[in-house]
Amino acid sequence: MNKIEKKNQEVKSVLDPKTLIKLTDIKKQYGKKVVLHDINLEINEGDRIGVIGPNGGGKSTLSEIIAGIRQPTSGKVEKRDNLVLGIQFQESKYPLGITVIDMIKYYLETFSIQMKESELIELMRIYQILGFKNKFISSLSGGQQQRINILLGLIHNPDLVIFDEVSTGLDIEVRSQILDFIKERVVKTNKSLVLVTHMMSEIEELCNKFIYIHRGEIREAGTVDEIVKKYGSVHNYT
Ligand SMILES: Nc1ncnc2c1ncn2[C@@H]1O[C@H](COP(=O)(O)OP(=O)(O)OP(=O)(O)O)[C@@H](O)[C@H]1O
Repeated sequence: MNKIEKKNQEVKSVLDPKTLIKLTDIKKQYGKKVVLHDINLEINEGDRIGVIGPNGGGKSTLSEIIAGIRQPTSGKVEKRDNLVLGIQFQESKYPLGITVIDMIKYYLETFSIQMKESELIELMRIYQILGFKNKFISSLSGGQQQRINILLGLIHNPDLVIFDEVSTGLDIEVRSQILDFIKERVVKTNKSLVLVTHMMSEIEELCNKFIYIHRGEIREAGTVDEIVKKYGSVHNYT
């Protein structure tokens, strides 16, 4: 073993087997503006963490750092090896000229998921995207693309799902079907979730933990049961 390999081995800490992602002393600056500081957070198997707090507090930046699509200015992000993520962000972009059905099939193939044609059709019906399965994703409306983002965030049964404002652009009926689908795929199977939301009802329906972020700091963290005990309902928090 050469000197560099030995040093890397010493630096690499061993994650607890139950831990999917661990953030240590995370700080994020955009230019001179510090938007996250002193963030320490562990996401363990079965944790479904609702991320709440006022606008501009740093929720999306934090979820992007967890997802690995944004780098912190300093601090350490450790991930379990071979962790499969499902990610939905408002600004998800797809290659120009790819159709809805081709994109879904690409995911199924990439993750070696066997799905019967009838199941696929039922899934597209639930997500109300069946009618435009042969259209280019880039030509669809924001709400239609949002439904595709969510579907693609869940279709490969990821270990950790990261959703940012999942309900935006969905009408009430589709929203409730999609929340049911998340319950089926994430809650019942004890997968992990990071859910950035302004809707306390989503925290109550989908999460077992929460963090409250204000001005780039985690000001409060705990279990959803604790909030309910303390405030009578999740809706009375904040
Ligand atoms: N790419 C960027 N470049 C510069 N500043 C940014 C960038 N992204 C976010 N910010 C700023 O960082 C701060 C935190 O933004 P962020 O979107 O993470 O907060 P948020 O809690 O998710 O807000 P919201 O609830 O409004 O979505 C805000 O002041 C925002 O203007």
